[in-house]
Amino acid sequence: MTKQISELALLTPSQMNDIDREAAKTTPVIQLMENAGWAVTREILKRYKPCSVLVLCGPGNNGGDGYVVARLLAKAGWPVYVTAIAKPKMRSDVARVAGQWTGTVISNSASYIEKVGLVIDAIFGAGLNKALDLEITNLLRKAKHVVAIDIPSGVHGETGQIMGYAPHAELTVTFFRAKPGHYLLPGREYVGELVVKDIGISSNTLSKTSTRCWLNEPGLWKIPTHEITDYKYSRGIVSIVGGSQMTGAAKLSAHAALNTGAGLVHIFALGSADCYSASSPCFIVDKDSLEIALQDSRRKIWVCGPGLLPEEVNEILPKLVAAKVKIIADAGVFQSNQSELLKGASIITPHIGEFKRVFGDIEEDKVSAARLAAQQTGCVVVLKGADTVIASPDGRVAINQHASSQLATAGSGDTLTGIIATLLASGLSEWESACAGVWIHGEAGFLCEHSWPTAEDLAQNLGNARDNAAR
Ligand SMILES: NC(=O)C1=CN([C@@H]2O[C@H](COP(=O)(O)OP(=O)(O)OC[C@H]3O[C@@H](n4cnc5c(N)ncnc54)[C@H](OP(=O)(O)O)[C@@H]3O)[C@@H](O)[C@H]2O)[C@H](O)CC1
Ligand SMILES: [K+]
Repeated sequence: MTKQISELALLTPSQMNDIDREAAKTTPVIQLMENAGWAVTREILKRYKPCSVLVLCGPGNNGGDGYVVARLLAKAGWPVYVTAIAKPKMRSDVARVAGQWTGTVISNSASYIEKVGLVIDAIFGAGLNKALDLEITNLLRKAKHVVAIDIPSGVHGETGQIMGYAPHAELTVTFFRAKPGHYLLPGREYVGELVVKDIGISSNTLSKTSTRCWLNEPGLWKIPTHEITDYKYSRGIVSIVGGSQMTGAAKLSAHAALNTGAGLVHIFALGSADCYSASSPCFIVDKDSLEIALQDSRRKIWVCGPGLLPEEVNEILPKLVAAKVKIIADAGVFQSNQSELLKGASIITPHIGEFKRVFGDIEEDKVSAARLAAQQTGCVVVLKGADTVIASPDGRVAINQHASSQLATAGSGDTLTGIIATLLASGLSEWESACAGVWIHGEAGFLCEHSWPTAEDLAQNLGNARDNAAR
C-alpha cells in the first residue's frame, strides 16, 4: 500500500532528539521507554522461541529500553541476564527502570555471551558519535544472535558508517521513524530486518523539525497512469544524443525510454545513423543538424552522455544548455574536476567513481556530498549505488533501498537515464522523475528475480515496473 510522505521521513539523530524532547512535553520519557521496551519485546516474541537472553544495557535511554525488555521477557518466563555496560546517571529515568530489574546482573558477561540464545544490544542508540571502546567491541564480537534496539551500537545513525565496530543484528527495532543510517551502506548490512514501531509519539511532532530526507518509495512521488486521451506528444518526447563510436549506450537508453512509456524517442546520431536506424523501427533518427532539432519546441527533454566521447560532450552539451532544454546528463559528461560543465543540466546520474572524479571525495557521507553537489551545480543529483542517494538543489534527499544486485550489469545506467528522461517528458518535476525513475529501475530488477538479467532484460520489465510504481 502506498505510504503517506510523512511515513517515509528519515530523521537524523539530532532531529529525533528534537522529536523526543517535544514528545516528552506530553508523555513522560519513562512512559516512552516503557512503550519502546514493549514494542521490542513483542517483536522478539513474534520471531524467537523462548531461549536464554543477555541484555547489554548502556548508560542512556537506549539502555533504559533494554532494562524494560529484560523485565518483560523474564515475566514471559525466559531466562534473562543483564549486563550494565555503564551505570545510568543517578536519579535519571534510566536509573529508575534499571532499579525495576530484580533479576540476575552479570558484571563480566564475556564468558556468557557465547552461550546465550539471544543478545539484546541496548548499549547505544542512533545518536552515538564516537567509536565503541575496545572492551565493548571485544564483547560484541562474541555475540551470535543479536537484536538491536534502535540501531546496532556502532552504526552512525546519520551516515550509516561503522564507528570502529558494530554487531550484525538479525533484527533492529527502531521507534517513530527510521534514520538514514538504517538504509545507507554499510550500516544497512548490520541492521538485519528493520521494524519501525509507534511508541505513542504523535505524527504532529514532525512539524517541529524540518524533514529533508525520505525513503524512496511510492508516496514520495506520484507518476501519471494511462489516460484515454493520451497521444504520443502528451506521453512525452525523449531525445537522446547517440555517440559516433559507442552506439550501444544510446540504444539502451532509447529502448528503456520507449518501454517506460515515452510517446516518441529521437536519436540525434553523431555518426552511425544507419546503425541506430537499423536497431529499432521505433526510433526516429535525426537527419538534420542539432540546431534544426532544437528548433522543434516539443523536444524539451534530452539525454546527453551515454556512449559519448569527451570531445562529443564538449561540442554538444553547451549547445543543449544554451537551448535551455532539460538535460539528463550521464557517463561521458563526467570529466575530471569539471563540475562547471554540468551547470545547466537538470539531472545528473553519476556512480560513486564518476562522482569522485568530478566533485572529489565523499568523505563517508553520501547524503552531504550529494546535497553539496546538487547545490553547486543546480542539478538533481542521482548518486548511484546499492544505496542510491537522490539530492535536490533545495536540500531534499531520498535514499533508495529498492534495488538488487541484478542492476549491476553493463548498460544498466543507460537504462536508468532513459527511464528518468521519460518521466521528465511526461511532466513530472526533476526531483520526482529522478526518485521515481530510480525506484522503477529497481523494480524492473526485482521483476527479473530468477535470472541474471542484461540491460535489455531490464528494459522488457519497465512497463510492468512503471505500473507497479503507480499502484
Ligand atoms: N522517541 C524515541 O525514539 C525514544 C527513544 N528512546 C531510546 O533512547 C535512545 C536515545 O537515548 P540517549 O540517552 O539520547 O542516547 P544513548 O542511549 O545512545 O546514550 C547516550 C549516552 O551514552 C554516552 N556515550 C555515547 N557514546 C559513547 C561511547 N562511545 N562510549 C561511552 N559512552 C558513550 C553518552 O555520553 P556523552 O557524555 O557523550 O553524552 C550518553 O550518556 C534511543 O536510541 C532509544 O532507544 C527512549 O526510550 C525514549 C523514546
Ligand atoms: K543499540
